[in-house]
Amino acid sequence: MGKNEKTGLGRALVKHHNQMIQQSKEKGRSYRSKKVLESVTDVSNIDAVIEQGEEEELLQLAADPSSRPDLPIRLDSGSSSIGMSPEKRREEQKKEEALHAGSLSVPRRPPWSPSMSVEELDANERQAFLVWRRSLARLEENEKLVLTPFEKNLDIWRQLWRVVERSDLLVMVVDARDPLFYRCADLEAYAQETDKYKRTLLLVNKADLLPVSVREKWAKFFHLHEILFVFWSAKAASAALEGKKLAAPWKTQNNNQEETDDPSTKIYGREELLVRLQFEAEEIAKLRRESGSSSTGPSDGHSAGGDNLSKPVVVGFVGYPNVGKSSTINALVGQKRTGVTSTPGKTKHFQTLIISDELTLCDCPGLVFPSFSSSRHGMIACGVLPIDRMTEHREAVQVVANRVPRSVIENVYKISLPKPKPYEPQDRPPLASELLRAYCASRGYVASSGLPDETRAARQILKDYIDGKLPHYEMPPGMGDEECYDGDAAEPSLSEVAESESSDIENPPDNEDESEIGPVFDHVLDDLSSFDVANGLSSKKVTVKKSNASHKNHKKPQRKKDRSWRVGNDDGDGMPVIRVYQKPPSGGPVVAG
Ligand SMILES: Nc1nc2c(ncn2[C@@H]2O[C@H](COP(=O)(O)OP(=O)(O)OP(=O)(O)O)[C@@H](O)[C@H]2O)c(=O)[nH]1
Repeated sequence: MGKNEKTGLGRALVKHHNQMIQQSKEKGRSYRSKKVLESVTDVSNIDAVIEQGEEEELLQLAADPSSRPDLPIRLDSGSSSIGMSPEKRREEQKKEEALHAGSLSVPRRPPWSPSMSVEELDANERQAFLVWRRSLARLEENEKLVLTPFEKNLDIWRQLWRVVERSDLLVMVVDARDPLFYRCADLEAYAQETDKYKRTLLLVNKADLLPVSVREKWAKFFHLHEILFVFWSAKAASAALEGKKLAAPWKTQNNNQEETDDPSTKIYGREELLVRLQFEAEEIAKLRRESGSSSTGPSDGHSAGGDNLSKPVVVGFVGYPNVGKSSTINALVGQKRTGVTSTPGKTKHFQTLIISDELTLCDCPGLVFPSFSSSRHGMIACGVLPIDRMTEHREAVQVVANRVPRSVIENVYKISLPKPKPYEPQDRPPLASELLRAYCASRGYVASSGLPDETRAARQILKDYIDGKLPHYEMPPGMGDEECYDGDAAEPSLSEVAESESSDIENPPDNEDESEIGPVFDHVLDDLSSFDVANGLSSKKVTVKKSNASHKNHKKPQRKKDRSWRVGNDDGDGMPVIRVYQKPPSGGPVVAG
């Protein structure tokens, strides 16, 4: 290789390097200049540094310039925990979480008044937001802690601020399977800071995925901690609107759990929820009126509509992406919808929905709150991080294997998992590798290398876990895991698995099509018998074809969000408003008993 060639290569590398820097700068700048609202969650520290450079002038405005930290770039995460057992690491993590729990705040909107100029308001908000990001960046640098990929786009938080300010009642939608993970206690505190009468109601959605006995325990916990809550299932309510009922996944032959009428544990119907929301919001507005407080002006940072008798009460909906806010709003609006999507962050601006002269709903974009998580794999499993970002599929599947009992996995997938070796603890959870291989074997999933296609299997298993086909749930703190899956209640019957694999919605009796249920198991059994585990290849070509059909069965129906109802006129603040025509109340049970 000649000297010139070397120089040419060197130049090319330098040029490439400079181009990359230029692109990074442009990318960094785009956070500021972008007008389209985009959720920014998984921003690396490098991005943060670039962004920080852009915001340098604002940082100078900070009250205490000496407090400005530089954001270190941490490329090697968790190095000090190398060699630590997982239990020890978790223990250390818990200690650290307890120590820093108070630092997990949502950003506050700085005080403002209508007399402020737009520029002044914007600068104040940016500055406060940077201070907030800085404090969380410090937490992120603590390698013992794992933080959720919390929302980093100020404009999304601005949407939340406005929803909090204008709502009388704030509804925090959470996933019933792990309500405390999705609950943001600091948001409740913030709501009360804006107005001491404001309350937050925990809407425990996807309650159809919890057995009654588990709901009872959570109800006890919520009562004990004075948390206002309601069990709800947007899916069941939507099904009821269409004259269908949702198959109860926990009903078994031996444990025929009937739906309960107990107001604490029952799953509310659509009409009941609307009535309850209006009642709670009116109570708040009444209290505020009685106290003579007219403190709803913008200078106080809130402008809830319930003070004036002629104004409807406002109920705001907030929550993590994918907890079912859109499904809930669709069900409450009562319009026929085509479906919803599991892609997070699609709702860009908050929407105002006028339900009646007395009740207005306000739907905020879903956003990830700052919180502690056990691991990034755990966040993939609970749907906070998209499955597409999964690089270490075994680790993510291990989360599923740890949380869903062995017998439930075997029953749902109709597979046999290898038993623990005699010298191993007999109650150990299955290893991800064991689960993945057994799943691949049963479905005929083979990669081009001829080895089991674990990546494909992992995606399907995680999707089933998130969608509730692999049943799981957390118990309230202080209740042992052994109580989680108490016998029959935890094991869906064969027919229920078939139902859940084909559809969760039961058609009305006259539409029942039982022939859809049978083939699901036929092909699984076929796959089991025809997959040659030793060779890692399907012994019958037809099996692979069948397993593809099985994959199709696992696919959800199209879930494009129907946001047509969201387009409407303007409420004077640039936000779309829609007037909703209520459907007549739906009768019948919400969830099959
Ligand atoms: N089993 C069950 N699934 C539900 C329920 N509500 C919503 N889902 C499912 O949860 C997923 C997310 O629902 P969405 O309504 O799109 O969630 P979202 O909170 O609006 O999401 P963003 O728009 O990203 O904020 C979808 O796959 C829904 O079918 C429910 O009550 N029960």
